Amino acid sequence: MTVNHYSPPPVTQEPLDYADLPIIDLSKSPRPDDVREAMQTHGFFYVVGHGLSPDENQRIFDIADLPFASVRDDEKRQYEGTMQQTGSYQGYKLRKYWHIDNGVQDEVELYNINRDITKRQHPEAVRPHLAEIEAFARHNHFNVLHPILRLLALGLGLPEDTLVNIHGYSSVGDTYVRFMKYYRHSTEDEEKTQSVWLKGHTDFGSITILYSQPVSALQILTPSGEWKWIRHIENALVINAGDALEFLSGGVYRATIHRVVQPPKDQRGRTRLGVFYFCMPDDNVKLLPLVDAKERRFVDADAPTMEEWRKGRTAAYGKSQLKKAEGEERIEEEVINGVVVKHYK
Ligand SMILES: O=C(O)CCC(=O)C(=O)O
Ligand SMILES: [Fe+2]
Repeated sequence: MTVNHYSPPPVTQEPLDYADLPIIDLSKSPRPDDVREAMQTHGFFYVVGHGLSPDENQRIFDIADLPFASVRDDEKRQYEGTMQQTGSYQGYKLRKYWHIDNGVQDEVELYNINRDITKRQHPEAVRPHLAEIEAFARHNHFNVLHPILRLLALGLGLPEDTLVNIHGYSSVGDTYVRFMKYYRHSTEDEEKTQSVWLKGHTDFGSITILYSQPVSALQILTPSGEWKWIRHIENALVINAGDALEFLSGGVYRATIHRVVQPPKDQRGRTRLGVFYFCMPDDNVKLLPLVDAKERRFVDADAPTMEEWRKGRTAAYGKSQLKKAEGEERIEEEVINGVVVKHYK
């Protein structure tokens, strides 16, 4: 089936301060120690050798643009998610839903699709492509997520399938495909937010698989407290740990703080299209440390299940009243299920 081709702008020529991240080649039997080291030192790494061809990669970006470019606003509203009421992240999140800073709302649209594509109805333009989207989810689950989880479990000294066993494809849980499109902000809003489009945050789940794309905007907070840009690598994946993996690994693997800012000058004014697979343990998993905890964010008796954590985080994200952290100029906080969650300016 033909789909309009989505053409992103070329990569930026500006000399950005890039993070120097390791590259893990899944086709070359990576060593668990290297993956642990990558996760511990940087919290982010690239994956290549994942088995999706450059053509298949381009095809999924073309499909990813459909929910935004080929669906009218009134139809989008029919398929809007109910994040605040139900804590569920399926369907659209339309623009100006999250508060960023100083009264400025976001300019990003999301369309989230559970890996079980039959869970919800989808807009007309997406329907002919559901089988391909499901195949894409399966590819991510079995050829990317599971191999990485095996390496991460071995890296903790646990049996290889410990994490795989709590990330079932058919279990009850919320692992999903996300398509995401950013639009430009007005000059006035850029000033009010100091050009931050999405504040520094951690993801809720275990790992996030992000398909590298050419518009620079993603930054990670390094251990020394500096923001560094993520460099685009054609057909690579950018992997990071989220809260659930931090909890399960007793803080060995850290949920890394990242944010999205206005792209560099030569890419400004262009839209930015993203493709992701957001992974989380099965809903019923208690997020207790599987190894001796380095650091604890809660006592065992208070550990949330994945379902409780994702619902609490999803309902609050971009909607809750954040409080300035004491003595920390650029950190704001909220409490979710009794656990302090930080957001960074
Ligand atoms: O758009 C990006 O590059 C990152 C988005 C992100 O951090 C998120 O959706 O959680
Ligand atoms: Fe994120």
